[in-house]
Amino acid sequence: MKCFVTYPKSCHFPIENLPYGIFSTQNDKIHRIGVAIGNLILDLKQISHLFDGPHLKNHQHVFQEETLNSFMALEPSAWKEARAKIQSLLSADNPTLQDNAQLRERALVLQSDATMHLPAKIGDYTDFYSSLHHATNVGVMFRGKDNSLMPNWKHLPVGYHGRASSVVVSGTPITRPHGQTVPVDGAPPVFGSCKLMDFELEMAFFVGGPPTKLGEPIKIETAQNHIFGFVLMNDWSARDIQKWEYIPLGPFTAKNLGTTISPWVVTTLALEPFIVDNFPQDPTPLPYLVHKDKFNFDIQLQVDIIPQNSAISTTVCRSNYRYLYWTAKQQLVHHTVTGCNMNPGDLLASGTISGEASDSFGSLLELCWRGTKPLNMADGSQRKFLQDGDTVTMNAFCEGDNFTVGFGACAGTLLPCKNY
Ligand SMILES: O=C(O)/C=C/C(=O)CC(=O)CC(=O)O
Ligand SMILES: [Ca+2]
Ligand SMILES: [Mg+2]
Repeated sequence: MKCFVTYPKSCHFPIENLPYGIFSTQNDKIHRIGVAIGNLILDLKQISHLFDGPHLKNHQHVFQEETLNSFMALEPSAWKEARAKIQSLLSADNPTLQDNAQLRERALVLQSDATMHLPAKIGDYTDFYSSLHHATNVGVMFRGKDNSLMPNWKHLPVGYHGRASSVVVSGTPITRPHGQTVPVDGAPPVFGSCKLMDFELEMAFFVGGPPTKLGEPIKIETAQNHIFGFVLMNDWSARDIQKWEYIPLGPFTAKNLGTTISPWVVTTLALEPFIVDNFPQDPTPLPYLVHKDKFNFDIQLQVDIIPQNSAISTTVCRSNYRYLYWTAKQQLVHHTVTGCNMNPGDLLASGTISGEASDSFGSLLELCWRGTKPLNMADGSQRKFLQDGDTVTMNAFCEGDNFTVGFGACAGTLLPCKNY
């Protein structure tokens, strides 16, 4: 597939990727839908009239909106048609856009001139807990070796309902929170700034397709029709607050101080070349969760930290999406098994993605084993948890034979506590 926009082989946004995002520019502050190609953005609002295929010709308005929700709400046949049309318009043998200087001028924007926004209005956000290695590590640290993995864990994808209002786009600063903690085991709680701020390396998917009805579960056979695409996510976590508050109902204020996602939604269609075997499941889950087809992806993940006033970044974690025990389809099916309805734009996160190796752990809690094994940073400093001014940047990419499919960064800087 040859594109008329040129880019190096290492580019994360080749014609095989085509992720969707919402952007604005200095000259045009209105939010609009774009597709990343090379170092450019194709503005779909400028070319909405060109979506003339059977599944889109009556829905061209979805490309003129300020979020992706309406486009996500269409059927997968429409997503497929849109991808084919954009691929065709960008290909080197199609003159429509390439040879129309005026249209090209209007429709292609430099990524460096754009501000990215949240891709969708997120109605509801859920966070799972689907990495066996992460759940085991956290369990050992919080509850001891004998109670590390709860008896339900291998029978259903454990999760909690998060807080959609606090999901922000990459680049948004995060403020160290205040809360209740128990610095001395058994002593009464104190109020103050969080001392144990952490990141969590996650991916999340946006729900697509028409809204489902309350009382009508999504079945495993059709679950894929509701999975529009994926982003990277940092589920910033206040560990000392979490440890005190989470019993018995799970994470609450420790997880709603800001959750960062990457701006580009990489579609499930673009991830197809990177499908790998599902994680082996023993025992076999109940039939409503079983699917034989592969729905796991080889997505390389990396976390870097840059301290304040330092130019030196340290890679603290290398992991992979494929380490997840539960698939996105199983997560979605279990979420709706009791009849919970889903809306396009809902966000379902994987949970922290840790592998088996100690440098693949997806949080500082695990990497520094609760502060007992500090990390040496490239600038000479050490970390047990995050320090004020630290910038945490997550990256993700899939490596094909001749191209790379990247996600764009998920980054945020931790600001000091404000006066309460
Ligand atoms: O109570 C525990 O074992 C830990 C819970 C979490 O940290 C919740 C969470 O965010 C899950 C995850 O990211 O995997
Ligand atoms: Ca999490
Ligand atoms: Mg909500």
